[in-house]
Amino acid sequence: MSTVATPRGRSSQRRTRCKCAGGGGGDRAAACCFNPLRSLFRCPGRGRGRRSRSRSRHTTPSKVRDASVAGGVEQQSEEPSFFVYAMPNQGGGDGVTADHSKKKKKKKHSKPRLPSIRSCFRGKKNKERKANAAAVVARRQALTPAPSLVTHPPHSPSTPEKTQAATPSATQPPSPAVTENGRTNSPATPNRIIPATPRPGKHSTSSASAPSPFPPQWQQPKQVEGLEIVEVATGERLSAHDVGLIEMVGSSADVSAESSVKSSLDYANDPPQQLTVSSKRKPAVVKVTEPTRVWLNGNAVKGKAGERFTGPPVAGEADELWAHDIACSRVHAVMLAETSWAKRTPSATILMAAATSQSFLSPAPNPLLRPRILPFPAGGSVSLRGRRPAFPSVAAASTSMASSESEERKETKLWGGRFEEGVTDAVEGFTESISYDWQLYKYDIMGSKAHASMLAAQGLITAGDKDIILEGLDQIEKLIQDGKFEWRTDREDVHMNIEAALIEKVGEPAKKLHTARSRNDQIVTDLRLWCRDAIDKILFRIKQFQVSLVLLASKYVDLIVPGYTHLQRAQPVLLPHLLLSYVEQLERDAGRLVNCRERLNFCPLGACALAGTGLPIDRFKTAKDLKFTAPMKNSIDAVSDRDFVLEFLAANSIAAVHLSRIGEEWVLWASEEFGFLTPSDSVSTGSSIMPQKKNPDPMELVRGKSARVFGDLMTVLTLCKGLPQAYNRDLQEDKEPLFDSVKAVLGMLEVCTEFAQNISFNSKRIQSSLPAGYLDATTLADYLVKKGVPFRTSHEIVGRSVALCVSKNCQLAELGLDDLKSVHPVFEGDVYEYLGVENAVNKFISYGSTGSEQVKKQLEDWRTQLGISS
Ligand SMILES: N/C(=N\CCC[C@H](N)C(=O)O)N[C@@H](CC(=O)O)C(=O)O
Repeated sequence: MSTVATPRGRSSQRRTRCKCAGGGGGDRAAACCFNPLRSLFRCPGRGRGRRSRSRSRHTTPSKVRDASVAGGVEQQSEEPSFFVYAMPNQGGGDGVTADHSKKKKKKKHSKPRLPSIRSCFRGKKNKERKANAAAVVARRQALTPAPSLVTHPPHSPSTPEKTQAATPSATQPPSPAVTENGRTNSPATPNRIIPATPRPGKHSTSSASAPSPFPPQWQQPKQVEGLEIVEVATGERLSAHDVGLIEMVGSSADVSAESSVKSSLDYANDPPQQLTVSSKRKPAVVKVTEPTRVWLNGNAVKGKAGERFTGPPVAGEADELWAHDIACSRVHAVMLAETSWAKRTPSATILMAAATSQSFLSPAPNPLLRPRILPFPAGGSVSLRGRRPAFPSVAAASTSMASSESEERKETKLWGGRFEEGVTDAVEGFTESISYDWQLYKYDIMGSKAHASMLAAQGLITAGDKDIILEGLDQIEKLIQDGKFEWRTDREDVHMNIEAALIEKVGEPAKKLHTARSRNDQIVTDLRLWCRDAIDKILFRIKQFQVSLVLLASKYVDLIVPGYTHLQRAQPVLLPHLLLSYVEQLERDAGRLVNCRERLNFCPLGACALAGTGLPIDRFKTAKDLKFTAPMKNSIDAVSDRDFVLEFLAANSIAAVHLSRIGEEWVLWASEEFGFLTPSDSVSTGSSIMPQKKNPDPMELVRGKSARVFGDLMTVLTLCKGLPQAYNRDLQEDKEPLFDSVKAVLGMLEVCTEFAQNISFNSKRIQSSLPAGYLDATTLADYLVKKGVPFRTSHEIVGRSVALCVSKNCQLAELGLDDLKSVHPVFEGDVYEYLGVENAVNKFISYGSTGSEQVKKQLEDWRTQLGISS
């Protein structure tokens, strides 16, 4: 059965008024005036009469009303501007749309619809004439997979014969819907995070059981597979070409049109709650029967004059680039198919037709593009930051708990005694952290074990209870590692998930674990332990990169390269000297991390909420068991501060600066212009269009990822700056940037290492480039200084010598002694021992310089320090 839809979109999109004559004067005109597609499509406020007459073969507005009624929809008094249909993106469903397009094309468009779009633009100049020239039909690709959809609207103007009865069982949204905070709340979420469960109390928000307190237009719509917007007056749907044109126009010519398409996407991804769908694959349309309200530019536009609604913005999957990418490909394919060349060339036509075929238009969803499930990171590695949380996928197929099951379960929170009702789904989704802090599980369990042992040692729990707790925690850890643990968002975070699971598993003894402990000291203990390990991992990767650099340096001991300042040729340097300069920088990066690790390695556990406890705990024991240096001295400080996170992120940021600079240098050197290094294919990528290209993407991304590392630091700095002392929930936000930064830096180091292992320096090219730039000029100045000439004077003399070379188009070493003497008589025959890059390099003798002896020594030192055997 059909029900009323509540379209929604984004707020605060750009919206301008239609300049149609009807502008706000009548109901239809009002709808038009807030229709951002107005520049493309007929303004109902103006062209209605004519259109209705001229297209009377299509469903009339009254028929559409009938259709809605037939679908069980309570009718609004106003005619709809558009209908929105959802379409499947799999299999047969597409056939409907493809057929439809074909049919339409046959019937009405011997030529593609470009002329009608052109007429839309002409319509800007001549609205009266063009007001009834275009229909609004927007269709978007399915954004998430679903086994099947859907139904066709009863009395659909285009394909009424395909109408299907609604199947209530199929009314579930096909895929995870994303809420405003970016968390998925769909029951279909295919992972082990169990979504919000209905709770007792008046805020229970199960859509099935309790009506939303919001008026329909503000309710969170669910997700559908795709959509069509059908102009009611004509019943016309959009062909692929229409969509393309809308998008092209929207992106290049008409911002409002673009955003309207985006609004449509929002709608597609956050469809009305009461969509009617059937389990049949064909025909593939979901009817949305909110006839007078259309979400445009993030605003619900009511058909009724001037009545508008602005709902909260929605983060839908349509915001994800892959959906837009598919749409753009579709536009492009259609454009290709319609070129006159394609039409004249049978093979091209076939190719293009294939490109625009339904499988292309509605590709099977690629599971890799579904970011909600990420592989469970083995060994406690970190996951993506994000609005899209990294959920453990953990054997979802075998053990996943159906969300419907979980919805039936009602659990009192661990703090349930004080509360009469549960939080709303929105609050639960907004406040949970389990979607990312599950990564702390190993440390949380470690802390709990140390705590339980301490409680037992202090006689606060029995040895038997301790053993049961430890055994239970071991089992839970195993479950997590095996991907069999059920993470629940209604248990908020890693602490409560594990504690609640432990209580479920071992009963009463587990209820004693939280004695003399709070989540405030627990989380910061977990975090310090996590940081400690993360630092160790980064230190290891730094060392790997250093080793690679030293090995590279050892391979090119004698290779002289131009040294640059201001990116202008300056002086010759030995390549190993340059490579070892990176090694030195990395060593300081490591040093900062080591210092940070030392400073953070103090134990907050036992600080409890903020004030400590009146129970006789032994914080020294816990600290020792967890391999902390000592317990933190001040319990308020222990739970308050995240300076260790900041320090870590700052150290990461500085390391990222260094890595980014290496990235930049190697990207430059790999360019045709420099041609100094060649990355192997294994660390290069190609171009989708330019067959000859080989891009050093990994190093570009090393440079690029530094940006997010800096951003992570900035996030936590900003997070912490305004907090009053002791724990504040804001601090929960420290984790994602922390995880993100560590992940990025680890990745950067890994890729740099691999790049270093897979590049070769082009000695010939480098050597042939050396004569340019008078790299030996400064050495010549040193020669004159050795001859007793004051440096300023020698600088002047060499400057004139270079000018002479420029006039003669030669190198300094190519000047005859007479030439040099003509500049200054101080030059003698020994001057040639200083000229030329080899001579110049050999003259460097200062400590740490690029002189061969110095570099050899540096290299040896590093090999020893890094344990590289000869
Ligand atoms: N809610 C709370 N701490 C939550 C800490 C864990 C949180 N997921 C985080 O990551 O910071 N503090 C309570 C005490 C508690 O829940 O243990 C309070 O101070 O009132």
